[in-house]
Amino acid sequence: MSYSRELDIALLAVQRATLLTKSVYSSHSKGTLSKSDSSPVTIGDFGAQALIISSIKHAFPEDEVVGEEDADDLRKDNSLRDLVWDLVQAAKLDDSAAEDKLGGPIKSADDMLQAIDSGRSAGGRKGRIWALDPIDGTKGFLRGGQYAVCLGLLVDGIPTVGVIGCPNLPIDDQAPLDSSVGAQADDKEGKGVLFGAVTGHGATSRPLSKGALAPANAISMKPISDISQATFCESVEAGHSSHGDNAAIASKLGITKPSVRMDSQAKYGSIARGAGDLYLRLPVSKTYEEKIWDHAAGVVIVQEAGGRVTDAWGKPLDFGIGRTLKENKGVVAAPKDVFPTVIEVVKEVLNAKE
Ligand SMILES: Nc1ncnc2c1ncn2[C@@H]1O[C@H](COP(=O)(O)OS(=O)(=O)O)[C@@H](OP(=O)(O)O)[C@H]1O
Ligand SMILES: [Mg+2]
Ligand SMILES: [Mg+2]
Ligand SMILES: [Mg+2]
Repeated sequence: MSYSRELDIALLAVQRATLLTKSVYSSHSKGTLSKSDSSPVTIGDFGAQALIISSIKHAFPEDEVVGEEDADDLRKDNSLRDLVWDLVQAAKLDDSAAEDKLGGPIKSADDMLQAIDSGRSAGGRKGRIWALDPIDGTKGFLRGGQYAVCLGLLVDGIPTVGVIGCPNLPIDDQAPLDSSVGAQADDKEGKGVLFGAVTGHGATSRPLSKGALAPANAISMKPISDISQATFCESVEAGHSSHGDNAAIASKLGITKPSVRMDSQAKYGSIARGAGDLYLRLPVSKTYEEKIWDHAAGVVIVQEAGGRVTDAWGKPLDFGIGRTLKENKGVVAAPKDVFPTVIEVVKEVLNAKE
């Protein structure tokens, strides 16, 4: 199956949600709350989740959604709910055919809360389940770094469609990648890219637009003849991925270039278009379970661009067990031909710690 309608709806839904996140990104008040795991959530996360779930439920009413957020905090605080509702009403694509495909505006604040809460699926191995991260890299979003709006479709537990909107990444797939891309990121002229992929049908990038989709460019990972020349990407927050282990792996591979630190699944998009080469996410904690919405879209895009993605022990990521990747630890993504070399070194570094 080509999943062309799913891809089209996912691209438009993510693009519409980025209109909302961009308005919050440029505003001083982001309505930040701290969740029970002490991670941040903003009015941008809630609003983007509402818009995307309402689009999916309009186009594919039978599908389930595993979304990162829920509406509990908004149901307890009417003024916060009203802030999100104002944002949601304002986020419209300036193309009526595109808006129609997404079911047009959400009708009421209650419908908005219901949409957000429709992301409570437990996940699983049967049927069609969308994995949604309305703002990935919320810490980057607050700090002024990279962030991404991410939507993946799992079919019987297999990531099949992936879309990532990165308002702060350069449009140009060939733009040089260094730490300046990850730090102090903005969405000025020349920024804003929308990645998309369907298993078996390749990966693309296109400029984010305010209306109909812009034309797509095919993307692929860069062939690497000498692994020591590779550029690797990692998280900004040392609490999300072990900078020390990542550095030990790079050094064993002979890599001398500094890592590119950036928040969010912008890392998957950046390596898929050949701006960077490797994504290393070595576990920091023995108990943390990676969330399916942090990886589903990125995995499809990297695989379709010629890459392989597994956990840090080389095990396939299992998206069919529930809301988390509880049978996996860490993530490694690399072009297919160098993947075996990279994963051997990752295992050496992990084994030395056991
Ligand atoms: N302890 C720990 N280990 C690994 N991952 C964690 C951890 N805690 C949080 N998270 C998740 O990290 C998501 C952001 O990942 P990033 O790679 O963007 O990290 S960073 O922002 O660059 O630091 C972030 O996604 P968002 O909440 O959507 O921002 C979290 O789901
Ligand atoms: Mg996330
Ligand atoms: Mg998030
Ligand atoms: Mg979060």
